[in-house]
Amino acid sequence: MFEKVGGATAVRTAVTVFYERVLKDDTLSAWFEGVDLDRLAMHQRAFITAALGGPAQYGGRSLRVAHAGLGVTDAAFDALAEHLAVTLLALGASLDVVEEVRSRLNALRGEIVEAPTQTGPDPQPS
Ligand code: HEM
Repeated sequence: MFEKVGGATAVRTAVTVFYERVLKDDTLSAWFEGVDLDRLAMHQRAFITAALGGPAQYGGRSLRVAHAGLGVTDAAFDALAEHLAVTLLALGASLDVVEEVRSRLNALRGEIVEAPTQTGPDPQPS
């Protein structure tokens, strides 16, 4: 997978482009506000690495523990995944590759998202 998108150089370019797109997205800034740029860059690398199924470079905390209490929504998860898909397509990745990335990320959704999108009315109105 890593090689399918063009290897290390292409992945580095993808991280840079993806990073700029995410920083400009007002719907995502709430989560990354106050996170310093080094940690943010690390986050983007971890995200892309997970998406490509590359070697996990982050040790320590599990994804579930790392995201506990952040209140990440499905919409935010989708927005991040969408930025990556657009970035990869812009860099010339094939649709097959982008689909594979989407399903790889989706497999991790349950560990990250803890505020599922509300559908319908409040189940217990006061
Ligand atoms: C598959 C998807 C994702 C992966 C692989 C991933 C990976 C990571 C990793 C490795 C950490 C650092 C853990 C640590 O420092 O011990 C982290 C923290 C964090 N993640 Fe994610 N993440 C994903 C999705 C998301 C999403 C969708 C959001 C929000 C929109 C998000 C927001 C954050 C924030 C705010 C932190 C804490 C940053 C800090 O203070 O250092 N993550 N994530």
